Order: sequence, then structure tokens, then C-alpha cells
Amino acid sequence: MQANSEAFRGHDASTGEEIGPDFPVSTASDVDEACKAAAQAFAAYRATSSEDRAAFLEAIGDEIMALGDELLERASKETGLPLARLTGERGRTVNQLRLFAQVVRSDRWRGVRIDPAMPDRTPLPRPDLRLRMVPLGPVAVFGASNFPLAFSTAGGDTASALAAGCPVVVKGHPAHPGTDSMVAGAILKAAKTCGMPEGVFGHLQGPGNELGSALVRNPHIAAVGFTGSRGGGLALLEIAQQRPVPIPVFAEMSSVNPVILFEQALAARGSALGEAFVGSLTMGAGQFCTNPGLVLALEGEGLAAFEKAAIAAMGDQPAQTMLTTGIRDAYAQGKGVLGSKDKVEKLATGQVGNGKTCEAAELFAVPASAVLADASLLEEVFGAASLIVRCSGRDEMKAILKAMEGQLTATLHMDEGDREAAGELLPILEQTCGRILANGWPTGVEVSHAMVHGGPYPATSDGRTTSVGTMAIERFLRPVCYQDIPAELLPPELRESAKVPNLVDGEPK
Ligand SMILES: NC(=O)C1=CN([C@@H]2O[C@H](COP(=O)(O)OP(=O)(O)OC[C@H]3O[C@@H](n4cnc5c(N)ncnc54)[C@H](O)[C@@H]3O)[C@@H](O)[C@H]2O)C=CC1
Ligand SMILES: O=C(O)CCC(=O)C(=O)O
Repeated sequence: MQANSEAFRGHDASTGEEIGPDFPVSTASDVDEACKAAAQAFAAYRATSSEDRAAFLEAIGDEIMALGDELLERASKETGLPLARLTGERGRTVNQLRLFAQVVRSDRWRGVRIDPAMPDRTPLPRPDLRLRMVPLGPVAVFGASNFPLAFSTAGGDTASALAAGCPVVVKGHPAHPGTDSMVAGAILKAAKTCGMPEGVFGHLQGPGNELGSALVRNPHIAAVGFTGSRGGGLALLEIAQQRPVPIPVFAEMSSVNPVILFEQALAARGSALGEAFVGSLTMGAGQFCTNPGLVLALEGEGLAAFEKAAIAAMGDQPAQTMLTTGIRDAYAQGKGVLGSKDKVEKLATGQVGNGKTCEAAELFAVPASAVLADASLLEEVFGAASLIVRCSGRDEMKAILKAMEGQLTATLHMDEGDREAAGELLPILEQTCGRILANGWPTGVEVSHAMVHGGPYPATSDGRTTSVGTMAIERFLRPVCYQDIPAELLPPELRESAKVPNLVDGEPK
């Protein structure tokens, strides 16, 4: 890792060429300083009132909006994502901050439970027990390459950690340093305006992996939020587990998001489904972890109509600029490997790209028996490639679903007459997936209270939680019980006079 100040630059995603300005590469001492400052800010930040913390989250949203089109233009240049998509992503980012502000104000996150003392209980009296959730401490957040706003510097991990009362140190993704620097500036400005303690937010950036490793190793860091590759997530998990004090890593990694097409739905609208599927597959050049990378259906006329429409729609798909030349290379290699596998047939290719920064979408098909013989066909290819698995019977379909690794999503396309068959799959899918959806497409995650953007490994490193939606706050909190502690020493929310939502003897009050 650099000992002295060095510089690095972003790239124009459409050409792969470097673009200014220079950004300083964070050094080992920058990591130490940011983490130390976060640790020093922790006591004051966790003690902020719900109202002050909520106002801080809202101010971050306002400052991001105040960056105007310049932010979107820089993000578009660095990622190749169109302005319309980035405008939507900015809205999602700002609304996410506002939603967490509401959560903070509601005080439900404090999770107060009170079991009053029972001094006369026999054979033993019960002590007075009071529980509340407290923040873990400084959180390291790794920005994602594919969502430069909603999963990056002020994205879901940052919003949920700040909402929980944890200072945040972000390691920006090296693919969009200009975007990250602007958003980091917005957060720091909001922190100042709102009188938040210095060190509540820190921003590090630079190429290479050592910076992120040093951040996770830093003893002041109490938890990690990550979105990216399985290799990256696992490397950080290993570092976190090998520390003298191991810490949790909430890594969202890889998923092929099976789409299951049932017979009645295929018979009624096979062609329309084929066309809509290609829309979801090619959205954002397929660079979504929710991308529909696997389609399962019984062989027959309905599937044939779906395939025909999908093949036609693929021909219209322009090659899209990918996030980085590295991600393009990985995609080109991944679809090459998939296409070379035994029994895999290439059905369609989108328009051919420049072979450097853009790449064509690709659709493959394979008999289910081949998938059952070679589980590597179920691995994620990050980009607009998908595999249609033609099943000869329902048992084969079930066998594949049972063989699948953990997934962020599973999608069911069904009509009324398919419900019984779909119902039989639900117990299998519940074991593997974080979100099961009907008659829609998995790309585009709603940010809300009931959302789960998670799932068993390798979808994430911890399937008990979510990285999108308000439940994400729980990742950065832990429970503390106060037993027979005198009232004047209790935290305010645990006192009799407190007006926060609570459970008394297990019942909501
Ligand atoms: N499933 C998903 O949601 C996503 C998957 N990917 C996959 O990841 C590939 C590379 O894309 P990236 O976005 O750059 O993901 P990445 O996992 O390589 O990098 C993400 C962040 O983690 C850091 N990092 C990665 N490996 C590390 C290590 N061993 N030690 C310390 N820090 C490490 C990187 O510096 C970066 O800041 C893609 O080609 C794709 O296959 C990428 C984005 C999202
Ligand atoms: O589909 C979405 O909106 C979110 C996708 C996502 O989390 C990702 O690609 O990393």
C-alpha cells in the first residue's frame, strides 16, 4: 500500500481512456486517521437525538440534489450508464435517505422491550429486565461498481449504518472516483451544517485491493457492508474473521436469479414474456445482481414461443457500454466459457460491440439433464447473458432448483391454472432465495419496509438480513439488556416516562 501521496484517475467508460482530474490515492495513514476519527465520533454520534440524526440523513439527500446535473454527467461518463437511469438512481438514493430518516424518527429501531420485575414470583422473583438496541460502531462501506449512487458512497449501506448511529468510512469504487468524491463532499457538507461530530463520515479511495483490506483489518471498524464479486466479498470475510476481534461482513455477491415459466402463463403469453424477459436481461447492460441469468420451463410450444420472441428481441439489442474494461473482459470470458460447455446451444446474440468497452447480449439454451450433470452451468456470468434450461418434466425442474446455490430472487410467471404447480415450488425456493416474486422481473428493487435484498450464500455472506429496505438498519445494531439498573441510570428510552414504541411482557404497548 502507498506510503506517500500518489494520484489516480477515473476512466471514460465509453472509450476506456483516463479522464481527469487526479484524485489522491488514500494511504495507510489515511485509513488509520479516518477510522480513528470515526471511533472518536462514535460516542457523540450514537448519542444524537432521533430528530437530529434524521435531519442529517435528509440533509445528505438535499446536498446530493444540490450537486445538480454535474453529478449525473460525471457518473454517466465514469460508468457508461445513461443519464435517464442515473436520474432514477439519484431519486432512489435520496428517497432511501429520507426513508431511513423516517425510520429513525419512529424510534422502532430502538427495539425497546420491558419485562417488569416480579418481586413476589415464586419460587424465584423475576428481576426488572429492559432491552434496547445499540449501534455496533464504525462501519466500513465498499461502494459498488454497478450502482454509482444507490449502492455507493451515500447508498443503502451508508444510509442504514448512519441511521443506526454508526459512523461510516467508505472505500469508494475505483471505477467512479469523481462521482464518489462529489457525493462524499455532499455528506461532509451535510454533517457540518447539521453539527454532526467530526469523523462521522470518512472517504477513502484508490485502485488496488490493499486499501480495502487495511480498512477491514483496522481495529476501530466494527462491521462491513459490501456489494461486488464473490471473490471480493469472500476475501473481506476472511480478513474480518482472522482479525484478533472478528467482525460481521454483510456482503452481497452473486446470484443468477432463476425465472420459472409455468405452462398456462406460457400458453397465454409466451411471446410477450420472451420480449419482456430480454428487457430485464439487458437493462443496464445486464450489470445487475438481480439480472435474470437462468430461465426454467417445461419443453413445449409455450417455451418455443417464448424463445422465438426472445431471439427476435435480442437481435434489436444494441451492444451497451459496460462499467469498466475489466468487467467487460470478465463478461466476455464468462459467456465464452458458458457457450463452450457440452450441450449448450447459443440461441441469439445482440448487436456486436467494439470488443473493448461494449459487449453483446447473449442467450443460450441447454437441456436440464446437462445442468444436473454440471453444476458450473448455474454460475453467475455478470452481464447480459442468460441460459434457458429446457426441462422434460416437473421433477427435473425441482431437482435443479434444489441443486441451486443461494439466490437473491426467484421469479414465477404463472396464471391461475399454474398455482398448484407454483405452490409446490415455494418450500424449495424459500430455502434458497431472499425474494420470491410473481409475474414481474427481478431487476429494480423497491426500497421499502418489506423488501429483502439478501439470501443464503453466495447471494450474500449472511442470509439473515437485507441490504435494501429499512430492515437493513438491524445489521448495524445489537441488543443490550439492563437488569435491575436504577431508573436514573437507564437510557432515556428505557425509563417509565419514555414515549418510544415498546413491548411490555412481550405485548406491544
Ligand atoms: N453480483 C453483483 O452484484 C456484482 C458482481 N460483480 C462481479 O465482480 C466483478 C468485478 O467487479 P467489481 O465491481 O470491481 O467487484 P469487486 O468485488 O472486484 O470489487 C468491489 C470492491 O471490493 C474491493 N475488493 C475486491 N477484492 C478485494 C480483495 N481481495 N481485498 C480487498 N478489497 C477487495 C475492490 O477494490 C472494490 O472496491 C464483475 O466482473 C462481476 O463479475 C460486480 C458488481 C456487482
Ligand atoms: O436491481 C436492483 O435494483 C438492485 C441490484 C443490485 O443490488 C445490484 O446489482 O447490486
